[in-house]
Amino acid sequence: MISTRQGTMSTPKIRLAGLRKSFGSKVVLDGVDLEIRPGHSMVILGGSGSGKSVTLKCILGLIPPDEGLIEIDGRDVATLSRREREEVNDRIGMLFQNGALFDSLPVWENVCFKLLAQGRISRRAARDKAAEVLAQVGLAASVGDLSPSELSGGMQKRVGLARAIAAEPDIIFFDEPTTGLDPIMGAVIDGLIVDVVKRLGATAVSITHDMASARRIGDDAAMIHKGRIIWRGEARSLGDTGNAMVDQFARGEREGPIQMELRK
Ligand SMILES: Nc1ncnc2c1ncn2[C@@H]1O[C@H](COP(=O)(O)OP(=O)(O)OP(=O)(O)O)[C@@H](O)[C@H]1O
Repeated sequence: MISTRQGTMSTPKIRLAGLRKSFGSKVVLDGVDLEIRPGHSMVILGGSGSGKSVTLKCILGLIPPDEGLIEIDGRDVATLSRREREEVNDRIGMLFQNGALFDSLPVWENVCFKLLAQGRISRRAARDKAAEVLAQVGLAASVGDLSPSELSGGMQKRVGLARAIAAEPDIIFFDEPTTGLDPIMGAVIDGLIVDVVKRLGATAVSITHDMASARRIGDDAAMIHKGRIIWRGEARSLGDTGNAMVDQFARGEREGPIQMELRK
């Protein structure tokens, strides 16, 4: 588990209050309240279509919520200028579900993409930086010269992870980090996630359907259901929380309070 660095009394790294979002007549977020503690790792669970990705996109500023408050480091993001918002996003790293690597660029350019695009690093320095970050995720510097299409799924995840941490963010989002990997590679990636998050002292927010992964990478967990957070607790308790909905979900049981309608 990722160790805690700060007490519970500190300002939440991320705070969501009364977040609402509808698409047409479809209510997706129906008053999401959630606090994510600095230096902690939060795992968000929920069925398909329950609003997990929409929640992340709202935090990233990619989708404007209809109502509600989003605070990062105690600042209401709605009050930030465009430049201030960009500065906040520069402090956020993201590991995308599908890797989202650019096949037209070698691995090293993918890893340092943001730093290069923002002119924060020369191409020569980026090669060295990529080698350094690739080593942190267990890849040889020579991988930097390959195309992403030449890599296995596990290696692509590692490269995606390297890219997420290259700018040393203080918040990292992980979108289904183990999806598509075999269980052993999934455990390896989880181990790397725990290591890099701890090393950076970052706050992590992960979406996953993989309960073993959730227990490994999470300090805290929250479950979203019908657009609201219905439970919050320790990730290690998943499957044995005493909340019938969470336990049904965590154990993958067909029968239980979560109705089949959600899986249509
Ligand atoms: N831009 C959009 N326009 C219209 N509907 C959207 C948009 N983005 C998301 N939705 C809808 O919002 C709902 C929640 O989507 P979201 O992607 O957050 O689900 P999720 O919990 O991440 O699901 P999964 O686990 O399957 O990825 C879905 O019904 C989806 O179709």
